[in-house]
Amino acid sequence: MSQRIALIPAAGHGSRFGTATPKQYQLLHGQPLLAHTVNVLCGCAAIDRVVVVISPGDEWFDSYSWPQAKLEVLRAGGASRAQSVANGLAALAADEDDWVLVHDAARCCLSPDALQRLLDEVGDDAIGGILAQPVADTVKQGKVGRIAATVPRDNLWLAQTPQMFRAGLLAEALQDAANPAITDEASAIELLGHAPRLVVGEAQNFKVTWPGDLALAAAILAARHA
Ligand SMILES: Nc1ccn([C@@H]2O[C@H](COP(=O)(O)OP(=O)(O)OP(=O)(O)O)[C@@H](O)[C@H]2O)c(=O)n1
Ligand SMILES: C[C@](O)(CO)[C@H](O)COP(=O)(O)O
Repeated sequence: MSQRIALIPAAGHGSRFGTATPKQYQLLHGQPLLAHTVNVLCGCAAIDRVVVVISPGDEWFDSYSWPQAKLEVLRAGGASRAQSVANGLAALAADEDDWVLVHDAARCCLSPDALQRLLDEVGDDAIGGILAQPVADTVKQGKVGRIAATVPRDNLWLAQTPQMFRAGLLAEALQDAANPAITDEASAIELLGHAPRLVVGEAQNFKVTWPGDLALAAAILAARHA
């Protein structure tokens, strides 16, 4: 019976967030942001293992207690997100048919409903799939300060995570993890010529990236647990 393993890349430095303490360790309602992400994935009965990939030099993780029985930690972070995921995948000792759900530590507001929707809609799909948000705004292209063009938004989606693929296919796709074109797992799978499923995500499942994002995440989590 294949397992479902959540792999959480959490080895980034958060340069756009701009704090000495990386954003995944910024406190939200008294817990590090990463703990909220871990809680959602550990709380899903359909997920068998939750593996966090942190930087080899991470000096924050051990400052907190992580009581979740299914949680594992790997000090295997790499120079890029793709390389952190590839390193973590290599250390998982997963079977080829196991499902690997890669989820950004920085997406701490993922809801159980959206996670379950991904699991249900991907099911046993031959390729796998991702949560994504259809573009609802007009899309402009250009450098800061001046519009260069308006980009047609038909069939445009903003990729989210989790992104779920069989361990064997994902390992094959991430052999090229150093390719700068690989910014998510789906792009690596697409380079193999496959078309992952698109599953509608949710605006709340945004990625904490900029300083102002922390207050938004706090508000979402407060409303969810009110
Ligand atoms: N070498 C890296 C870079 C990123 N990540 C993780 O990948 C997720 C999404 O990446 P991003 O939001 O870009 O995080 P950072 O790389 O930390 O941010 P920045 O690009 O602003 O430095 C985050 O949970 C981050 O911790 C990782 O595990 N290893
Ligand atoms: C994986 C991802 O969250 C999908 O949108 C995104 O590609 C991560 O980008 P980042 O620059 O590594 O945050």
